Amino acid sequence: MAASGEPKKKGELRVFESLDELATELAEYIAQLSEISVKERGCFTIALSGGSLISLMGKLCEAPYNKTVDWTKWYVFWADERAVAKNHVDSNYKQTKDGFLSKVSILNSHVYSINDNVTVEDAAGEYEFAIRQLVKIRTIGVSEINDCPKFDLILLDLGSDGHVASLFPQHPALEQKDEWVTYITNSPKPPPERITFTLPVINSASNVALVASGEDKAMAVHHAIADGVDASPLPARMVQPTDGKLVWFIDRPAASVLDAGNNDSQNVE
Ligand SMILES: O=C1O[C@H](COP(=O)(O)O)[C@@H](O)[C@H](O)[C@H]1O
Repeated sequence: MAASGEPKKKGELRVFESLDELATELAEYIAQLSEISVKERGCFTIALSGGSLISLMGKLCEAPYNKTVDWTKWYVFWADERAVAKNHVDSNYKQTKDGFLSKVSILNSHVYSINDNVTVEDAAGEYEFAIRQLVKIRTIGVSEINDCPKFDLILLDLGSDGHVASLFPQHPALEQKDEWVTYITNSPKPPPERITFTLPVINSASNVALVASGEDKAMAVHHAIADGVDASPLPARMVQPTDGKLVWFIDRPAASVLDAGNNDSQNVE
């Protein structure tokens, strides 16, 4: 994360005229990272979020990716999850299973969902433990900077209040530096109990993609990216990969406030 006073790394900004175009490019981006990781490390570790993101991943289930992606090498995690049963409409797992996992041939044993039968505190602890085991055997890479897990890709969906994963503006979970996975019981967005990756884990990933679509995200996109914005506590603005690459996938309505401020909406690395 950039210390205060240091210039903020904005990442690469990709703005699309339609949701369809965004979804097509997102699928291509994920497929390419998967290919590179499988070639270099023999597997691909991806952490997903909830929200509109999953429906945008639909293109990955279609040709050519359904045939060309080596799904057997995928290991799937969640950057956040709501503490509800796996068949509950609010479950990020359910959304992913219905919209993505049920349509591709990822091995069940490579899908790391969160335990919905224990308290949210225990679920967070168990999830961190599972990740630690996979880091030990290097299925998940490790950051040389802070020993955090180094996921090949963390996909985040921007909330209209600027939250990412279940890290909400001004919430103490944003300050959590010692744990990889934490829990909250007072989410401002229902349901209240959730578990979430902490910022050190998000910022240790090799690649982070932040996806924002729709006009209701326009102000949050502006506050997360634009220069001269006094919005340092905005979670999305705190996504600053230490050693990895950040790419924004934004549709035109979500970029509308940025556009109005004359930000270069192509690439603002
Ligand atoms: O609660 C959550 O919301 C967001 C974004 O949701 P959207 O419906 O506004 O697209 C998502 O980032 C997060 O993973 C999730 O748990």
